[in-house]
Amino acid sequence: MYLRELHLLSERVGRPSAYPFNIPAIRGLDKLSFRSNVTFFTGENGSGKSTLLEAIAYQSGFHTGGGGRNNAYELASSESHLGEAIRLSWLPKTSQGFFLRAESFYSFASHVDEIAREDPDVYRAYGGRSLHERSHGESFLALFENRFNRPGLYLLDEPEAALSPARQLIFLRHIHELQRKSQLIVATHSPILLGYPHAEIYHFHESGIKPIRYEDTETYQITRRFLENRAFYLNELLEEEPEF
Ligand SMILES: Nc1ncnc2c1ncn2[C@@H]1O[C@H](COP(=O)(O)OP(=O)(O)OP(=O)(O)O)[C@@H](O)[C@H]1O
Repeated sequence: MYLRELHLLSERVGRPSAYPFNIPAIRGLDKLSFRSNVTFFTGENGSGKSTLLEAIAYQSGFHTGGGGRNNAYELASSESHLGEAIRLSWLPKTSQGFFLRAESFYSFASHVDEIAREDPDVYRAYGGRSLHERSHGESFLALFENRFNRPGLYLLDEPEAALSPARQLIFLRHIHELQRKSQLIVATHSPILLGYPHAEIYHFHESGIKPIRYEDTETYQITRRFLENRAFYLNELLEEEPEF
């Protein structure tokens, strides 16, 4: 493990009515402890998971558009107001790792192509050819298999977005290997990824950011209920008059 704790510095908090301090889960944040090599952030859309992950990336010295410390490419490295307002406690400190944002993966792949024009050897780290020449899921796994092997801190924002359920299971195996020498913090909606057994799950909620058991997450409960009784669910959802 590397990152042990995150503190919100109250003296650096900006306007409470403006982003990002107006997000309920962030407003209720004092400190967050990392006790496991794998930590998941889960919670409703818009609950603040990406915002906090980006703030951690910013404070860790990673490119906030995605990538590692040395990926100073053209995608706007957004300023992070929350990043300026948190302090990270490390033991030991690492500057190695990667920040993976699903929405900036395309730009990252183009960046790799650009460097490879000068030095084709660069492709070796990504499975031997351009990430653009593979499907979204294939290129994502190529990145993971070839580049995510050094000890460090890996911040992943919805990595399941590109992956079929079968590939998510393969991805679990990669997480398991990587966590032996690294730390991962993963924002996810995937009931498969959340099921990784050695992880701590934090739930982002109106009342703050709290640990939660896998079986108590909405992701698990809704998926389970839907699969167990699809007809009932669909009937409720599609047949009943909407309440306005
Ligand atoms: N740059 C921004 N400026 C203003 N508001 C923003 C900005 N980025 C995000 N928000 C808002 O902040 C809230 C939290 O967004 P965030 O992306 O952190 O949520 P999330 O939990 O990662 O959601 P999802 O599960 O949909 O990815 C949302 O209400 C969003 O609309």
